[in-house]
Amino acid sequence: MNWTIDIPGESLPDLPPLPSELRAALDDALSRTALQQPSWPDAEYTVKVRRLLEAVPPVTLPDEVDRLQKRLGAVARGEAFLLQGGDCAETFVDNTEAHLRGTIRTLLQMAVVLTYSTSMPVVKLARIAGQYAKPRSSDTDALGLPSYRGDMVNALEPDATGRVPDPGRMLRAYANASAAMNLTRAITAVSDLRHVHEWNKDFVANSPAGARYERVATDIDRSLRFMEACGVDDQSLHSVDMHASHELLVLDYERALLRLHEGRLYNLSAHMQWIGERTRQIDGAHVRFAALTANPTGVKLGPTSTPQDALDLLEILDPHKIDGRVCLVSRMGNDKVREALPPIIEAVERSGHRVVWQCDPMHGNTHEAPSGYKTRAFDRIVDEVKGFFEVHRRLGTHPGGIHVELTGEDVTECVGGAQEISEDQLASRYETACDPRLNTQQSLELSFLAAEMLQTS
Ligand SMILES: O=C[C@H](O)[C@H](O)COP(=O)(O)O
Ligand SMILES: C=C(OP(=O)(O)O)C(=O)O
Repeated sequence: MNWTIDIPGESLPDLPPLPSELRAALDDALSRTALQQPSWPDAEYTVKVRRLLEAVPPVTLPDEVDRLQKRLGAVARGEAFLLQGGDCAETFVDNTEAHLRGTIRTLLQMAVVLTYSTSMPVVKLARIAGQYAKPRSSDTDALGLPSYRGDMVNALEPDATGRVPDPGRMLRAYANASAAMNLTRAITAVSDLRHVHEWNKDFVANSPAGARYERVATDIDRSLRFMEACGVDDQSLHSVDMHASHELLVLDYERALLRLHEGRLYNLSAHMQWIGERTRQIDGAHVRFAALTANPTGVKLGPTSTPQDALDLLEILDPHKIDGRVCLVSRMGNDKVREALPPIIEAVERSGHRVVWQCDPMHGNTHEAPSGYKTRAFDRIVDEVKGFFEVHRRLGTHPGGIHVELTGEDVTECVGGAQEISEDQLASRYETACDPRLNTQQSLELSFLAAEMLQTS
């Protein structure tokens, strides 16, 4: 499908210029090497798309970004826990009420379990409303076609024409992101803690491993009834805040959603942005771009990351040492996290930067099944989280949160878990546009297991 629409040059408004210092810094950031960018075929049209997006209402608001920043500060100080999750790659076709509700509901269910087990506020951050671009290991796929780079860039269908990057897709990505954010706000404004807990009770009743989690569920039940009996009827029991995040990747999209507010530059395509393992070069465009924004920023750290990498990144991204401004997201693999993470934590702690330490147990644990499907083993995912908690317990630091690729649908993409999904079953509901996600049951199981680990640590 061709997403190109006519954008007459004269319809584009003149926007207020950025203050000259900021303009120069942004120009400098954007002039640097940016890896993983689409080769848009039509530069002139790409500029028109950008200019159109520069004038649209933002997806998020500066006050919301600031609120999230404060909450992440609490996580960095060990006073809260961060739960981040959602699709590996959102798609236009799945931008439906049912799909979004599924993701939100799963995150809320996980959050209840984690709130109870940590006795801390859980900051809820979805990979939603903009996770439309993917970095790839190779420029071509198994068929020799240009790789799929997310719906913001090209088509998932293996077709040579559809795989040509289309800048018009950035407009559709914006429209979908805005609609998704709108629905997320509406759903979470009326999300009642008791309903969320009822869903968890259903999970415990129906999961093959339910008996194991019954105690935590019963304890939560008792706490809720106690609060009710005491007449606690706080607004926070009847609505929640869900923030939106995605990978800061396609710079033509991200720069078009920058907005100046009270002298600060905000990336209002999301509340929180993260820089991926493949684009976190210290002198690269992504790091320098993120440094100019007021948004909290995550950076993925793979198994070969060094303490010096982390320190260099923090010097650029967190020069004023703001609590929780940066989330360092380790994604090292269950077999490496116990050795590779401690020296990084020690160096960062010595530096005086207070970061959010987050574990992404997905990206270091991917393998290919004999059938050719990319998959991840539930046990390895759990083990990486366990290793992450162990390391922090040993060092006396706060394991700030987890970052998980998940869906609220009953897919078969990761193997194992209480449902014992086997490699032979992957084909039955393998629906991800890129990497394998935990399904609802596996996600809840992970939160109950993490709860157990946190209670014994
Ligand atoms: O989600 C992360 C990356 O985009 C993904 O792991 C890349 O997958 P690939 O190695 O198949 O390109
Ligand atoms: C691309 C991602 O991760 P990483 O950069 O860690 O590979 C991701 O989280 O979607």
